[in-house]
Amino acid sequence: MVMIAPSILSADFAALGEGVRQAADGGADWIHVDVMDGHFVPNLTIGPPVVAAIRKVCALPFDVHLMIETPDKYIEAFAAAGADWISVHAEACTHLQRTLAHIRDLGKKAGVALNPHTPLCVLENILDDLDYVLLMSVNPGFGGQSYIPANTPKTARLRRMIEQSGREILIQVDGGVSPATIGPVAAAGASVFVAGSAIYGDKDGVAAAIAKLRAAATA
Ligand SMILES: O=C(CO)[C@H](O)[C@H](O)COP(=O)(O)O
Ligand SMILES: [Fe+2]
Repeated sequence: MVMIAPSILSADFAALGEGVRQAADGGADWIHVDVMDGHFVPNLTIGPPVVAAIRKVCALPFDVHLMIETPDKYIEAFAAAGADWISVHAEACTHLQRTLAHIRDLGKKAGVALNPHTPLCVLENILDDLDYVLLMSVNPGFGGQSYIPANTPKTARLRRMIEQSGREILIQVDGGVSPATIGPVAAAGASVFVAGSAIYGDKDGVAAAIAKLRAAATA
């Protein structure tokens, strides 16, 4: 299974709704929304009112990646704004199990995002609380960075961990995903691929870029 989640971080912010529409019309499976607070990461992006506005553009699942220091304060607002999948960073959560349970209590799918340096062992005791794991393949904060190759064996180790547990947990990879990098990480066991610059920066357009990623992932 290959699912493509365009990151609207690389879309034209002056026409964000149009960027979402292009992704939906172009064959995207999810819409990935990067929320940054200027503390957890050195960048600022968007909040719940913007999610609520662009949510109206299409019916695809909205995947909200919270790169913020105090996610507990904002989870309800993002859920109310229309997020379907919500990921929080393990590095930002003191009571991670409680935070994930809160997301599920709101009827949403719960994910944990891990920075490139964060080991998989932080997931060991929370597998029951997870719908997906977001492996960052760049240091979060900006689009357009290069894929960190160590993420590929990390993905394979996570796949084994999930298989051994007998659970259904999706692996999402985010950062530097392009037709040149997606193949090995798909083979390693990821199934949801976030791509920003490779989709919105493709000279052939959003639909062609999504098709290229899908073809490269399954080649
Ligand atoms: O979470 C993110 C950055 O922190 C983005 O989702 C990610 O970087 C996508 O951009 P690109 O595909 O251009 O690397
Ligand atoms: Fe992201």
